[in-house]
Amino acid sequence: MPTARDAQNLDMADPLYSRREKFLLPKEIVYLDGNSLGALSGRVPATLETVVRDQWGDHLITAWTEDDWWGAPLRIGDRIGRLLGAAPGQIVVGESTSVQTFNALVGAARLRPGRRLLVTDPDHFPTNRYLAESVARLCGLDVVAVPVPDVHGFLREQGEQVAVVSYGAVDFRTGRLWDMAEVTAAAHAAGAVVVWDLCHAAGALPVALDDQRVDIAVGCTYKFLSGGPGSPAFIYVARGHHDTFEPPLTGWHGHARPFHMEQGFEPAPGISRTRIGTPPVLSLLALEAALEVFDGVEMAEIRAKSLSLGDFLIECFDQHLASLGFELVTPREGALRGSQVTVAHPDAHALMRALIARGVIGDVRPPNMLRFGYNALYVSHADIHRAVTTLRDIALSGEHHDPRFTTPTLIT
Ligand SMILES: Cc1ncc(COP(=O)(O)O)c(C=O)c1O
Ligand SMILES: Nc1ccccc1C(=O)C[C@H](N)C(=O)O
Repeated sequence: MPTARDAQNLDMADPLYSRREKFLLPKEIVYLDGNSLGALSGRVPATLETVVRDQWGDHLITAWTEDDWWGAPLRIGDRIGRLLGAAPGQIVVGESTSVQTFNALVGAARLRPGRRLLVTDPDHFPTNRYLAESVARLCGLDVVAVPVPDVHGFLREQGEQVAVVSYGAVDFRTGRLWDMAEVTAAAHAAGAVVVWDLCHAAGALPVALDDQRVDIAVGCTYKFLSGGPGSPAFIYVARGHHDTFEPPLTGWHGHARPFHMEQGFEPAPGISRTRIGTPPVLSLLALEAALEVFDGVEMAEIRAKSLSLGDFLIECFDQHLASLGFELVTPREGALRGSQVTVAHPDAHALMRALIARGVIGDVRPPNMLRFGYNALYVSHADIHRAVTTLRDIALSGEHHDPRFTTPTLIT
């Protein structure tokens, strides 16, 4: 029976417990939406102040060299690479995940001319599905929607037609973690190129891009990496593809000699060819400051804590929510979970709004799912206990039926 006392004991034994102090979280809030927008790291406000006043304000245009703004996309890419099992020189940060996804999918398709299928997940995040359709039209491919569990069979039967295999490492709705190594190996056995979306994996769990021989990956930095609203996304292209990867968005920052201002596009050597245009420097440097919370921590430690939080959440669910019409959506087995637990309830939307009014922040996704994402760097077992018992109290009292919570909103 998980009690507040159990939560406290688990927190006392948690080696990452004090990392929470590195974040500027309101004391009274339980924050379980770091899988959508990560919390504010304490280093960010002062860094932004310096970047704005000293670098932009005083150094003006010379900051591109004096403060190495120019080098930031690769420098920060390397820093993220450490968390993703990528050796330096294979990641660029800039643009949105949607833009990076477009560049990745077209670039991947161009690596396999003559093949006509783009295989993706019918449950992939909407932007990934919409972009897959558009890329397919542009490149003369057909999109085939294949759920991850069926992809091996599909590739065995029709693999020789497949150019690109594109999946998310963690399902944004259910929190289900897929086996990246297995899917990547199956794609390679069929001769296809794999593109992973790491939005819900980067900073949440260990990823082994180089070891698993992933071809291309993209991901956002505003979730578990806590880079801030709209912080730029990253693209990874494995070194072995650098000479042949042809990005469709041939912006001047990706040119071999950007300041020569030449007529034709000649891609820069290495990962720099995936640079596009001027990145959002303030966001980029805020992200760099935010990443300091990962210094001195291994992703394995973060994973161990995240698994403990997930296990504890599921124990609390069994005790407090299972009998109240809630259903557990996320797999019970830790190895099959990202850093999120999703539960379903017909009144999901109103329940979440009532929960937020009580200081516990999660979110909802259609049709009926309440999502609880837990960043191991700042969420405690006590937070999990408070979230579940508060949700139980709301469901029992029926306070979520109040019109304040039942009227539709744009977004939770
Ligand atoms: C899997 C996945 N891909 C892409 C995105 C978003 O892309 P963008 O940052 O371009 O809005 C999200 C979340 O917003 C996501 O969960
Ligand atoms: N970028 C956002 C802007 C506004 C509100 C939510 C988002 C999210 O990131 C949603 C997230 N990708 C999800 O897994 O649903």
